[in-house]
Amino acid sequence: MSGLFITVDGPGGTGKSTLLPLLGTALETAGHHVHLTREPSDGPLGRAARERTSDFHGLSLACLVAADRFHHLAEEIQPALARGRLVLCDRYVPSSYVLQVLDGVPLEYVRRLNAPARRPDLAVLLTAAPHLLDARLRERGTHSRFEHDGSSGPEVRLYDELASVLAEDGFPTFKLDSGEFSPQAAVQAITCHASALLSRNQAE
Ligand SMILES: Nc1ncnc2c1ncn2[C@@H]1O[C@H](COP(=O)(O)OP(=O)(O)OP(=O)(O)O)[C@@H](O)[C@H]1O
Ligand SMILES: Cc1cn([C@H]2C[C@H](O)[C@@H](COP(=O)(O)O)O2)c(=O)[nH]c1=O
Repeated sequence: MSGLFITVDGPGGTGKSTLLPLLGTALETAGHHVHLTREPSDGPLGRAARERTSDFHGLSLACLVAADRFHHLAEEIQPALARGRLVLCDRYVPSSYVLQVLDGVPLEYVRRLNAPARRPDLAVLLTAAPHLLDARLRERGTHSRFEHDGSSGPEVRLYDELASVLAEDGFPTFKLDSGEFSPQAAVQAITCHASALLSRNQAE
């Protein structure tokens, strides 16, 4: 028995933390046993990465986030998938392809570091216009130094440029503009896509 692994990435303020619980509930209603999680994880390495992003930079943050990812996969994600759970993860490898590159680490290094990480069955990529994200982050408050300069433009651009790299690296992606959907409509669109994917997987 193997579950389904769905990840959600996108620039700060695109609505990942807003959507994940709603998506989890919608998928539970559709009959899946959902396991919600996030990266950095809530384990010791993940807490260090999340709480001390100001202290760790460049290669050290890239390696800390990757170490947390491999531990998270081994201890939480793979066991849940083996129990047939649908694992929904807030941020995964695509976030490293963007944030670590913004932090000065070459993309090729980040790709090689993350090459052994299990590929998701579906990588949802949220986007939105930079001016909208900047306004959302001003209103909500920033979570990390990556959001402090008040300009989401470079992060949005890097995600946009990732499409071919993610395809080459084996990430089946589904892109959604959260500026054009309410959280409820976004959840509906992602649920529809995930259900179609699941039916295809079961038919194979
Ligand atoms: N689809 C949407 N439409 C309108 N507003 C939204 C939408 N999704 C999220 N928001 C609002 O945008 C703000 C940022 O959302 P949220 O914190 O979920 O983003 P995030 O992607 O998790 O950010 P971060 O990466 O910084 O943690 C929140 O105030 C939320 O209410
Ligand atoms: C998965 C991942 C995370 N990070 C860093 C970036 C932020 O400082 C936090 C995540 O906080 P948020 O509330 O989800 O925005 O972790 C990173 O640098 N690289 C990654 O791959």
